[in-house]
Amino acid sequence: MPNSIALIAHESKKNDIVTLVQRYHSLLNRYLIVATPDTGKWIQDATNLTVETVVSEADGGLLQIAARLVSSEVVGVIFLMDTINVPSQLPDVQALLRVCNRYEVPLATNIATAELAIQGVAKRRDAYLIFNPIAGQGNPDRDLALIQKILEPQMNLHIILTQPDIDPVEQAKEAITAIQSAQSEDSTACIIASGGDGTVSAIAGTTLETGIPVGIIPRGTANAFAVALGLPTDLKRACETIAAGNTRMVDAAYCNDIPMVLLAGVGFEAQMVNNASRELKNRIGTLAYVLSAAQQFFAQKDFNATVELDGQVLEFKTGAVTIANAAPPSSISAQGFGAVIPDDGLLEVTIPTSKTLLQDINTSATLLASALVKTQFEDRNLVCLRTHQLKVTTDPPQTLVVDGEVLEANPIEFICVPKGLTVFSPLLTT
Ligand SMILES: Nc1ncnc2c1ncn2[C@@H]1O[C@H](COP(=O)(O)OP(=O)(O)OP(=O)(O)O)[C@@H](O)[C@H]1O
Repeated sequence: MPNSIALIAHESKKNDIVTLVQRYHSLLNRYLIVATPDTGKWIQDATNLTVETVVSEADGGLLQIAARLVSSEVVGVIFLMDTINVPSQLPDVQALLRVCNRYEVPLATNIATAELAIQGVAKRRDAYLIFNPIAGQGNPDRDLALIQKILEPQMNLHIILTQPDIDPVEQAKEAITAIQSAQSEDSTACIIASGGDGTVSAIAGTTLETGIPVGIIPRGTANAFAVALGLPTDLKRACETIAAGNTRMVDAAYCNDIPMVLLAGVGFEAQMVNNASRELKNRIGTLAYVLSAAQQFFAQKDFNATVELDGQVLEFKTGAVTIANAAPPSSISAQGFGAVIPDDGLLEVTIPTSKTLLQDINTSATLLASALVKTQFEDRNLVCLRTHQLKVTTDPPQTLVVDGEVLEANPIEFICVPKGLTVFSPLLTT
């Protein structure tokens, strides 16, 4: 639903509203104009702006506008009032003014304040919120209402709902095109991703190397991206972080030309993600991944992995190769170094090479301990590497998971893009 601005003018103020609309035509063109019929006709006769009319003021048009305001469709009201000839105490007028005040929507009642209000709107950040209505276990309507309540006073929020049959990457690309084509007018525009890790990482990955800041409002099961970057996972705090406007640059990577913001797993991790069904995640949340990992621990078969990096060719027999750009502590298989640093320009590679079940259990315990105390523990059955770029070939070919998406590819090439992403983040304390 597009953001709307309501324009209303009493009879003696019609020329004024037309002059105003002509002066700020390019800005108002970004909004749906809602107007009472006469004002709407004057605007349409003088400009090519899209105007949606409500019923006349006498028939309750102001109340219709007030109702749109309550449902957050209207982001500003310009009501040029003739206070000499028209009584301003009419109940409809009072109702509209009251609703504007109640919902803190900018309201201008004369040309001077209208100019200020429009200039204020022009300075506000354009934000494209891509919102997955089915993500997580919360109430999406309540979540969206809270997001709007916190962000709309600060930004021009364009809400885009994800669809089951549309890739959020395509929705993010459209938002990027809109931002880039308006860049000269508004270089502060941003994209906000709200959903589970599937939605969030697809959208963040699409912003890679664009310089467009991305806000994360996590509403999924594990919320790995937010946890990995130390971003708030609480809805209100996540919104407040975006509203505060502080940004931070972090690394991302390409995996065979596909953007990767978190991590890729070959073998164990891929099967674990595959096993955690939507139904199980809905029923037990994060525990679905724990159960799935336990199941895969016994089912995983070793394979040959050839890793090429820095001019060396390394051969391993393993059940898992994990290549991480950023990872929360709960991604145990990425924790060879005890933590994955998201802004060091390097990818962390973890390869367990245990030969027996007992060694496997030991190595898993090492990884768990490393994750818990964020420190690397010695384990001769664990290979840990840091590199900017690598190529992995598996025999037999293994399933691959990149940021939660299960793929087939062999060989797989990874390259880190240092500071390729700009994310809204709380101020880091050192
Ligand atoms: N409007 C929609 N209706 C139904 N399904 C949708 C809609 N929008 C997106 N989806 C589906 O949502 C899934 C992506 O969900 P996302 O990763 O955001 O959340 P999640 O699965 O709840 O997260 P997590 O993996 O953390 O549990 C995709 O399968 C996509 O097809």
